[in-house]
Amino acid sequence: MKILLLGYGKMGKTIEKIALDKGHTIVGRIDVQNRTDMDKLTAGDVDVAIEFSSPESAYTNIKYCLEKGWPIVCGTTGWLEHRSEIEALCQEKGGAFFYASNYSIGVNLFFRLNRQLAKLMNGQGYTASMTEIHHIHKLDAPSGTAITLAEGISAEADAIKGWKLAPQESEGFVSITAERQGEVPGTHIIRYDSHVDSIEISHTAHNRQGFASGAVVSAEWLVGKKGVFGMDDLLSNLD
Ligand SMILES: NC(=O)C1=CN([C@@H]2O[C@H](COP(=O)(O)OP(=O)(O)OC[C@H]3O[C@@H](n4cnc5c(N)ncnc54)[C@H](OP(=O)(O)O)[C@@H]3O)[C@@H](O)[C@H]2O)C=CC1
Ligand SMILES: O=C(O)C1=N[C@H](C(=O)O)C[C@H](O)C1
Repeated sequence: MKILLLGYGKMGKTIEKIALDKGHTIVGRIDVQNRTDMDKLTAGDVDVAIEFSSPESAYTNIKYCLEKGWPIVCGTTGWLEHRSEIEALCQEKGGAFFYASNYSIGVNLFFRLNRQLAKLMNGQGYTASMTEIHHIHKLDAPSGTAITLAEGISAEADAIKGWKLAPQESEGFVSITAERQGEVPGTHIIRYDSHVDSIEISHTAHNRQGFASGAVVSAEWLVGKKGVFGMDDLLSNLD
């Protein structure tokens, strides 16, 4: 598979290594300095683009790929106010777009555990809160994964309307505390508190391999398809 890497930072480099080990070819490594290199590539030069850049650049990058006719797997977080526009463009162009706030299989199992726990806790008198911990370079807060987890809780809990970033007032919402520490790859902790006890579940990434390998598998899966997809489509055999 001919892969274009859009964003060649911590994730782009980890993805490159996994993709090369699997026998794929990297046809471009795009960062801020060499964006115009993409203009030289034609539809046939790229089988799939994998986009892990920054919240400010993701929208333009995805649009660029859809207009070129390149299937695109995006992992960048913090740009989702444009999501419906991108999905409409993908349908209009007959393209292929895959998005996940987290590509790790472990986190996607954790998403399911989170929803099951939220269903069990519904109406039991507990307050739900979350802490996400990431490296100090992270640009967005809360993390995309924390937002997906909070959306999972709201979908199952009658009294929860969404999320608020701490220390905002959070009555009726999941309060998310975003901590930035050293080089932490990504930790998410969900907690339910009552006046008698607490229940906690957590996911801790030890490195970026799980995110990167999930992105490469998603790219392999996307090639040849048309439409808007996410991890539930890829992992539907887990149901
Ligand atoms: N969905 C998931 O599973 C995961 C998502 N992420 C998300 O992926 C994104 C990237 O993370 P990470 O690799 O750690 O970040 P880095 O900061 O290490 O890398 C970002 C890269 O994007 C490049 N970039 C910035 N702007 C542009 C642009 N306009 N066009 C092309 N490239 C650009 C940067 O270039 P330069 O170096 O020149 O500034 C850099 O190479 C973040 O949003 C993060 O939250 C991270 C891990 C997992
Ligand atoms: O920026 C990161 O590093 C990560 N970002 C994603 C997010 O915002 O959820 C996924 C992972 O937690 C690492």
